[in-house]
Amino acid sequence: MEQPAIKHVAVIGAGAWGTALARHLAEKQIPVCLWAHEPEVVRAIQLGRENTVYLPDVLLPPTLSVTNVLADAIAGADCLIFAVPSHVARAVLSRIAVLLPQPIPLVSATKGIEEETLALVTQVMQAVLPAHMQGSLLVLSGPSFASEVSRGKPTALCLAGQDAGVVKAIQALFMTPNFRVYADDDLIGVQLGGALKNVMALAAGVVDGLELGHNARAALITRGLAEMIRLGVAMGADPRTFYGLSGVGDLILTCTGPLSRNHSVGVRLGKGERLEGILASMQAVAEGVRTAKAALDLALRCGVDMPIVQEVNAVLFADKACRQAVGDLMEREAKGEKSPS
Ligand SMILES: NC(=O)c1ccc[n+]([C@@H]2O[C@H](COP(=O)([O-])OP(=O)(O)OC[C@H]3O[C@@H](n4cnc5c(N)ncnc54)[C@H](O)[C@@H]3O)[C@@H](O)[C@H]2O)c1
Ligand SMILES: O=P(O)(O)OC[C@H](O)CO
Repeated sequence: MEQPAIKHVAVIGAGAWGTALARHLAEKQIPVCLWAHEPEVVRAIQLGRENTVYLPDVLLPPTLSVTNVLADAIAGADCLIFAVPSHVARAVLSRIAVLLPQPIPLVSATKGIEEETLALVTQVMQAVLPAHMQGSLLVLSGPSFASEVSRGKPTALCLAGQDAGVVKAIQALFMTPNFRVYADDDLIGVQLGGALKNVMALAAGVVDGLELGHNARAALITRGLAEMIRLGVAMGADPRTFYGLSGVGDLILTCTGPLSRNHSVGVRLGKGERLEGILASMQAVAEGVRTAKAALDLALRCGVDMPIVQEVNAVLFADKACRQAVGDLMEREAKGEKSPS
């Protein structure tokens, strides 16, 4: 289906990522209204053109307006970018559902799995907004630190959706010489990649916090990818998706980049801090903590072996010592590299 050009965008969620995406579109002279949950974020942007809470030191252009009234953010929008953390996705979508007069493209930029239902964000969207056809639901994912995107550093992402015309229109909406978007149609694979890489980033952080070296980190990333593909295939994803930007691309970035919140939580765990203390010290969200539980439940549901995910859960929620978790992974019975467990 051919989709008319997008003229006005609502970005829902003014954390680091929502703000960076809103800024990116506003710099392209596309009118954008950003919805922020916190009134202090609205005030900071209105007074100083800066989201001092979640994306400091980035100037926001006048084409970007901000509000904490959802109805005002959505009014007149012909596309909605959804960038709130997964644990509040359903609540925010339920408020949006009563405000949207007709279906428009909904692009999820959230990376996570709903803990209670194990649903991916587009599945939550379908449940909460049943009038929205599958073709109007899209996912933008891949290696993208908000702080780099908001400084115009070159970034490549993938955009998944099941209506090629809608995907093409949203791809064109985002593309700039420094922001390259590849089209895809694997909603499940792209979302699983973006969610599960956060769990692997926690594990990679633990490896770095324990100073176990580059070999260990490379092994973790590679075996983490094998787990992601196993679960993805069991859930109907195309295994090739995991070799793309939303899989390997984001795994490399998040497992090696010091800018990753998930990786830095893992480093602090590896150095002996307790999870509660780490989370209490952060305003930003490390999605991998909640996703670790959801991923383990999905693995059990699908009958898939995910030993790294299992050990991350033991460290996060059962007080298992990081060194013991690494030892238990290393001492599993001998296996073939392509074996299904
Ligand atoms: N930060 C990045 O570089 C980046 C890049 C790609 C994807 N993401 C994903 O984007 C999503 C949002 O992350 P972020 O980094 O923008 O957030 P953040 O950690 O910078 O900020 C937290 C966000 O949660 C919101 N929030 C907290 N409680 C809320 C509530 N009750 N209702 C509504 N909103 C509430 C805050 O307003 C804020 O927008 C996550 O799924 C993340 O994995 C982040
Ligand atoms: O800082 P993190 O760990 O939430 O990662 C941010 C993005 O998902 C990287 O692509």
